[in-house]
Amino acid sequence: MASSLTVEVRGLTKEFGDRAVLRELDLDIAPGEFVALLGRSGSGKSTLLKVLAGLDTAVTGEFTVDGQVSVAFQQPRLLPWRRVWRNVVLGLHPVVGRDVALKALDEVRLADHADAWPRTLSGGEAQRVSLARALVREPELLLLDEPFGALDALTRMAMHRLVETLWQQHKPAVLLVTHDVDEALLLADRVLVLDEGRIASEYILGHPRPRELSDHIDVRAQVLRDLGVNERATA
Ligand SMILES: Nc1ncnc2c1ncn2[C@@H]1O[C@H](COP(=O)(O)OP(=O)(O)OP(=O)(O)O)[C@@H](O)[C@H]1O
Repeated sequence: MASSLTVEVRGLTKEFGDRAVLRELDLDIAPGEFVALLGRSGSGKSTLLKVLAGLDTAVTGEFTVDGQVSVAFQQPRLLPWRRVWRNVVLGLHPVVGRDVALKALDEVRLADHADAWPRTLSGGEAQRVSLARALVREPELLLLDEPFGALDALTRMAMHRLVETLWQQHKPAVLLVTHDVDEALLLADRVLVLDEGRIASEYILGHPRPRELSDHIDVRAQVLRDLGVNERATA
């Protein structure tokens, strides 16, 4: 498959035993595009991310990912016995050193924590280190698996602004898995809903930023319906 897309998936099927979690799924992501993936619990969002990250290869169908891929998970997964800056450049070529780590930490406003141990960081700080570690690889594709799910609401709002800024500076394609419809509507160019193993619906929000949730109130209601949420009942 030769194309100018960063992600091109055709007919992707993933089975666990006799159960197909992804069924003939198709997905395109353009360079620099910010895509959010919503879906009910167990719908296969994390499974799709793992496949795209190359962490699960037992699939059928075709997919290509053009370029370097970085992943950030809900838990920051820092090595506790390495200082923060060493976590940022972990696994990179040995000549990539402290300067590179400091630059990335500066971008997530944590340069002053470079020599700290991971256990001394707050949840939001640890997640910012995880973002720095993802970005230092200069990925063409950034896979984010509920990276803000464990954070409190205020920290999450700060992280949204940070991710938006970093994305505008680096312009990787992003696939963000989230349970938070508002987060998807605030950040993404395109919102996808995964259901029955496929992309069941798609909403194009376009590029204008900064976003106001009130601009997308109709899409919000429709996405909640797609997810089987009765807004009135939960209000
Ligand atoms: N290694 C595995 N072995 C067997 N079944 C699995 C495995 N990993 C995931 N599953 C199943 O695949 C389905 C999809 O899981 P996945 O984690 O991708 O869902 P999700 O949409 O990310 O869910 P959530 O929103 O709750 O995180 C679930 O039913 C899960 O139980």
